[in-house]
Amino acid sequence: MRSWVFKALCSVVLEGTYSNLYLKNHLKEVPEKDQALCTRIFYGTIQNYDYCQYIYQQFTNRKKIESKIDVLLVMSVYQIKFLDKVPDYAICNEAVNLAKKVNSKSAGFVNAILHKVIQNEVKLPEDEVERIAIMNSIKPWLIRMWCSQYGLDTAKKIAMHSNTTLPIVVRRNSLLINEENFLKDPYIEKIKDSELYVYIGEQISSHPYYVKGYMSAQDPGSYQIARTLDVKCEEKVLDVCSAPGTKAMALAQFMNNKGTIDCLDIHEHRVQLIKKDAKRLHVDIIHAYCKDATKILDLGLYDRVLCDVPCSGYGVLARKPDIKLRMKSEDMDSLIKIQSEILASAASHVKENGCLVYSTCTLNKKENEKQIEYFIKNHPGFALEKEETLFPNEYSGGFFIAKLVRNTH
Ligand SMILES: C[S@@+](CC[C@H](N)C(=O)[O-])C[C@H]1O[C@@H](n2cnc3c(N)ncnc32)[C@H](O)[C@@H]1O
Repeated sequence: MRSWVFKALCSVVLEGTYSNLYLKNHLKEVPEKDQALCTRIFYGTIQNYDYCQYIYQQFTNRKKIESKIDVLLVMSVYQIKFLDKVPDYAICNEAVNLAKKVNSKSAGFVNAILHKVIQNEVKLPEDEVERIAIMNSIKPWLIRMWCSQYGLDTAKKIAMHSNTTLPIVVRRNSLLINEENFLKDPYIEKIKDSELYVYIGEQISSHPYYVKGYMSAQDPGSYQIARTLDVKCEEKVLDVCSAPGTKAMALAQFMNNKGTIDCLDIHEHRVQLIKKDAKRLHVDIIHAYCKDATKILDLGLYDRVLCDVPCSGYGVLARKPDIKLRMKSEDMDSLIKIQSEILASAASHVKENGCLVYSTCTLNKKENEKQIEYFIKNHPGFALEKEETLFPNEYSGGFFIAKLVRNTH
């Protein structure tokens, strides 16, 4: 079982495979009784990578550690520090056996380091920012950015949230099932004061409700973005960065499957995801096309346009822990130009009195408030109706929504 997790982590950490895709394609190789523990070690290690690496590095002066041995040590430290049920000596023995397969010379090193990890306390950095960063496995430059934009307390809360395990929140397909029947399933629980539910079963994609198109996973923040568009039946809607189509499918439900939703995405394989999901949910009003949203010239005007741009994703680290592994300070603002081009292009397709929603799943004012400030300065025909940063909570990641209305053409 641990050799499966080790291989899975090497694939994600060293080869850049997406963790959710790896799990979807390979978890079935593990006996069903071990799947929950494997998933926990797999995601837990990714979420806490920097912290576990920092711990074992306190006990070695070696500058260069073979990359697979690093993954093995991090995965073992995670289990020692975060799992109660597995005895430390068993974790150590398994790690030594796996190390022998990588490189027989490293087995003694792995054994010695893990014993020191078991026997010694962790020394955390004195500096508060460095400490928050290490404890939550987030790069210090991101904590510093959050501190300067949102203040220390909020930065700390966002960082801590990134290490939580969020429930699988689902949207009911109101086109196919009413609430009374939906709630008959023992794995579905209603979230109080919300239109959404929590799914408490195993792999959602194999649940009959999912297969029949009765439910889809959707973060409450993402759902709120779709709600903000305030679509009506028979309207014409454009979603310029649409794949995999989560928000577009919610819009189709709100429109009672009446009207038109044109969905664009730059990647053909992702356009196929939109088409496939529309079919699963029995939605007919979605038309998906492969198009670059910065160059949409041949489309007419729409009642409502959604511009859910590609972003740094710093709001959704709990659901997408891979971002933590790969984030680089030089990438932080790399999408700002394309976001602003997509927004300008999307805006030209909003009819008079029509509505434009700009959204991200990140917490970075340069991709959020600053983009809207810049847009309004250059597009006096649009007025800002509302703007909101959704900070992460027990059900949701962090998102940003701005709703604009076109006054003149
Ligand atoms: C945040 S995701 C969209 C999520 C989607 N709205 C949903 O709710 O499922 C951003 C999407 O923008 C797409 N994208 C990136 N650059 C684009 C461009 N120039 N034109 C159109 N789509 C683009 C990406 O392929 C990605 O699918």
